[in-house]
Amino acid sequence: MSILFTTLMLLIPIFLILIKRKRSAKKLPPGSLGLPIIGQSLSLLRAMRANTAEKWLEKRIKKYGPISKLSLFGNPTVFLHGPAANKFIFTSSCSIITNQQVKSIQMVLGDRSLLELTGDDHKRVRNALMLFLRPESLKDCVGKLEEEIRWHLEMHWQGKQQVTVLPLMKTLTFNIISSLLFGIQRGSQRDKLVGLFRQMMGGMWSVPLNFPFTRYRRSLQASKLAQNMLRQLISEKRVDLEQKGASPHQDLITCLLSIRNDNNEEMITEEEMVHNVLLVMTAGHDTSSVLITFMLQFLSNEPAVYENVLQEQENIARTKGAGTFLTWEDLSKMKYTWRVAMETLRMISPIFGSFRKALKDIEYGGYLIPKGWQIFWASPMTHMDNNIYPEPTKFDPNRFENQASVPPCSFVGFGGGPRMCPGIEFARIETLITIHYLVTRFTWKLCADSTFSRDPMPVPAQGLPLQINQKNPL
Ligand code: HEM
Repeated sequence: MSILFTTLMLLIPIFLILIKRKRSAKKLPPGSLGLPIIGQSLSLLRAMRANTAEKWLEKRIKKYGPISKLSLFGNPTVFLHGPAANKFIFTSSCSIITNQQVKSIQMVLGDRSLLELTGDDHKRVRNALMLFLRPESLKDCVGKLEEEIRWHLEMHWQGKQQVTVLPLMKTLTFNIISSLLFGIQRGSQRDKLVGLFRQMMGGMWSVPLNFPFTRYRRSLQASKLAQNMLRQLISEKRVDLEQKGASPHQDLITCLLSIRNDNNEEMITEEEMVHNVLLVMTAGHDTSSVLITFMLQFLSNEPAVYENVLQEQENIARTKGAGTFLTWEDLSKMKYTWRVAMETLRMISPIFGSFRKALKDIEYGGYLIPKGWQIFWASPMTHMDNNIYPEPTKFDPNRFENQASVPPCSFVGFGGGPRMCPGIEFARIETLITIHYLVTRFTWKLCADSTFSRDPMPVPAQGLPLQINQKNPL
């Protein structure tokens, strides 16, 4: 026994040396990790604010090629570029690559949101959300969504000479999500939740210093209060469902509460409901508001594109009687307008990129991505690739006329694979209806230049102020 033990003790170091040798035989990607902790984070954030992040990445790719190492937000990172790399990141098994969230964001959004879940748990919660976010379910929401948009225009656009688009679109998309997904109608409860959300999101991306009076501390406090409100709302909806015969399809929360296992127990825990409501609010309202805002900017700068959109929307408006709502069929006719949205997302993606984490040593493209390192993908580099999109700086919605001609993993505005955005259809509906009303009811002129910065979402100069005029009804 003791001989066996001694032999084992002698062999272990030899094994460790062999494993280390094997690992170092694979090269780390080129590039530098920069200064400890800081790495290249400040330089990238600065470039994002100055809207030169694409150039920043381009310089890297020219210097090191499509695979390089750097250090971002305190973690050693491998940056991968190109459709093949996107496919590798989006479709690799979750036992090799997992989602990687910054800890400070996890503290705000909770540890049971989709961003934190992996494997079967991710599939279970995502499938539950998709039950409500799939087109078949959303079809019934078109009228309710349109009502929110009409009310918003009456309150904030009609009778005005100038508006600032980005903050207004944030209010609109927040109200749409509150009403459609969470059944929170206009009133003091919604206003309170809006306030908490603004506070929560205002500090979510700030320096994570959890001290009194910091933005991050206020964000955490707001998240806690919002979570309490949501728990109360979930209890009320549970009673509505169990005792008052509410429909499971009423909103996302009733839908989640209605999913039961064989023992008639809820399949989504209350923690998962609360954390995913926070995530959907955050992921859903900022992104869509940015898309609609930049669509208006492109429509101002591209008169031919504007004419095509106007014609498509007026043709639909002419078939409607005064006061009648748009239908699902009307939305399916807005093909050109959706191409404009896709081209807007290609040129100014709300999500610049995101992170994953290597769960094992991975060999990719001849290099080693060590276990525990971050993997970073960025959409603008793919979207501005001359080989995929000729004349990439030209705004041309017709690129998306034949979707099948876009090579796989070359349009990544909504990500890809099992973590692809589950809110695409929701975003499509709210964008199309909002643009329908804006182009058929108003004309506008830009009051600022067309520059933007990233924070980390794109923000147009001065929030995109427009001088507006109301049109006569068709
Ligand atoms: C123009 C609008 C939108 C854009 C551009 C967008 C973009 C994205 C992207 C790129 C991802 C993947 C991130 C990654 O792979 O790391 C994502 C994920 C996600 N999006 Fe969206 N999104 C939009 C609207 C929405 C809406 C309206 C909702 C909700 C109703 C939503 C909910 C989510 C959720 C929950 C995830 C996480 C999915 C998962 O991890 O499985 N998004 N989105």
